[in-house]
Amino acid sequence: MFKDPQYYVQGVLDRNRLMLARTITLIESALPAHQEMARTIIDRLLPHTGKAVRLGITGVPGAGKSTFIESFGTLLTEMGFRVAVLAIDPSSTRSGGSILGDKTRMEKLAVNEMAFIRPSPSSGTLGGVARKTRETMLVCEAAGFDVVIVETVGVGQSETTVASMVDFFLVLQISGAGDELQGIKKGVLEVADAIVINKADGDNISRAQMARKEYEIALHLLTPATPTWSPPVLTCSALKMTGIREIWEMILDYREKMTATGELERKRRDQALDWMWFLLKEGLEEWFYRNSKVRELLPELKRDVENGKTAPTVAAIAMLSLLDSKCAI
Ligand SMILES: Nc1nc2c(ncn2[C@@H]2O[C@H](COP(=O)(O)OP(=O)(O)OP(=O)(O)O)[C@@H](O)[C@H]2O)c(=O)[nH]1
Repeated sequence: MFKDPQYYVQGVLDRNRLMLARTITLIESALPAHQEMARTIIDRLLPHTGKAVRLGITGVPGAGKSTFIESFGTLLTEMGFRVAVLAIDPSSTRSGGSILGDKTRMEKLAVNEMAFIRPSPSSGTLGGVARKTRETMLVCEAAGFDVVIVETVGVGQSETTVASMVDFFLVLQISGAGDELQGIKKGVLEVADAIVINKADGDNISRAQMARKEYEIALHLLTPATPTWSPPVLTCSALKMTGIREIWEMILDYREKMTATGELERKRRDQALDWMWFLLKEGLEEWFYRNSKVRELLPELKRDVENGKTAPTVAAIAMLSLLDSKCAI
């Protein structure tokens, strides 16, 4: 590690890929010294962030996320945009989060000068992985990437986590036999800014059109998050590269409308504030559990509450009051 954080800051601003990768490694590191360094770097980079289109993508396994991001990302680079692809996958089932695993998933994009692919940090809770991805997103923006794609496989709460850090959240689906809506979680529909039915090619075209109608009806039943935007349903073929440009145009349309009403800026401001509160709560919790007196008394109080000897309110207050003590930590 270099001692001077400015070395990383300048490297990122100079769009030096090696320095970008090293900065992300600091962000992902569990060492307190690295984390402190990463915080300083991010703080200095902050004025250079915010210009990218932040795009979240989710989809069930088999929906064709890699193929889609490969096609979509390649199209964007052909249009002259620089594209960063980050992943949130707390389960890290995919090749242990190794770079090689992700590079082979998107072969063309991986060797594209205009693109940068970074797999999910290989371990940690969803909150921890999300923090690292969010900070990595800011660093990528400072490094001049025009579009940052955050991808998730959609385990647990990861879709809502990704939706809370991007401007636009795209849900990739495929048409199956019968009830199209079976595979989709209701919470995902609620945070979707658009649904895209992939694999609309060959024999599958009419099925994809039928799926599209079903999703349109389902979305129609939900109240949109804003009157400015009703989430549309599109079809595409990531493999045949059809319908991909229309998806980019839709995202631009969204940006234009949401910028005009000031909602995009507000959304980002709210996301930043929510993020601060999240970090604060996480920090407080960590601080609480690190407290030696808490650690000592917690098992006993837990037992007492379980056995009905102490009221939950009394136990909670007793533990919180331990934090007041000067020799608490
Ligand atoms: N016919 C057709 N097949 C596709 C299309 N997109 C992806 N596929 C195929 O679907 C399979 C799964 O695609 P992947 O891109 O690996 O997608 P995924 O299952 O979401 O996988 P991950 O991105 O690794 O999570 C592969 O065999 C692809 O070739 C498409 O538009 N049309």
